[in-house]
Amino acid sequence: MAFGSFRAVSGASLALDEGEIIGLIGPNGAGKSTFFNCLAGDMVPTGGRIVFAGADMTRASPEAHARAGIGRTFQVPTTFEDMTILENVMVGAFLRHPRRADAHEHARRIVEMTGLKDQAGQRARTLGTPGRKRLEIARVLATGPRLMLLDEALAGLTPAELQQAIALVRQIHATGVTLVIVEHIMEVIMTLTQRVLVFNQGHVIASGKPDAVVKETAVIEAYLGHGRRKRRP
Ligand SMILES: Nc1ncnc2c1ncn2[C@@H]1O[C@H](COP(=O)(O)OP(=O)(O)OP(=O)(O)O)[C@@H](O)[C@H]1O
Repeated sequence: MAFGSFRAVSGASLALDEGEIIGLIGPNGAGKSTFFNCLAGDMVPTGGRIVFAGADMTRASPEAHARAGIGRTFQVPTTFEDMTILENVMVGAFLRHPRRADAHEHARRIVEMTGLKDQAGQRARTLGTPGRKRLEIARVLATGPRLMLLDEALAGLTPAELQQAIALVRQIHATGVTLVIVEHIMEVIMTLTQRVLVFNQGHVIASGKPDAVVKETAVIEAYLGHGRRKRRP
């Protein structure tokens, strides 16, 4: 993916198996979001191909991606502030449940599964960060995705909230959903993913099982080591 003469992502390749959980990691500006946006249909790549379940999705619209079963969350949750939590989730549910009563029932089940039942009747504007993150996940889940793309969906949570969110992602995966996760929180990557791709300056510099990848010198130098130095007082 090039922006003018600047190549934000170059030569990155990922073959994703059904049922996998893949992590995309790397320093700020490495190209993770750009790669992710191409997978989600929010950017049309300037080169390469994206194929999902046998269909070429390279130039397909975000709507076509949702219909095909690819759902994404946004780093900054984009909720309908004056609608209730249940209504927000119904927006996603309408994709596969055109009748209002069916969409309502489906959304109710998703709201319960995602731990938002007690707030279902409240307006989205009343939610704090953890609730917003959950609602973002719930609304995508309501579209019935086969593949969910999570863009820092677990950032900004307290340790206890993070554990609950990890449990929710596990629960979603257990229902048969394949996941691609962009995340800076290494605990999320190490506990949830089966395979990671490490981006640096637009290139994939390492890929493989998380516990092996984090030991690679190139990954430590480009990403993990840098983070450790930054965290030192
Ligand atoms: N629309 C755009 N136009 C021009 N350059 C862009 C555009 N979007 C991203 N870039 C550039 O592409 C590079 C990769 O950005 P990207 O957002 O994909 O990185 P990232 O790894 O997701 O970083 P972060 O962890 O901060 O989200 C950066 O240098 C960024 O400035």
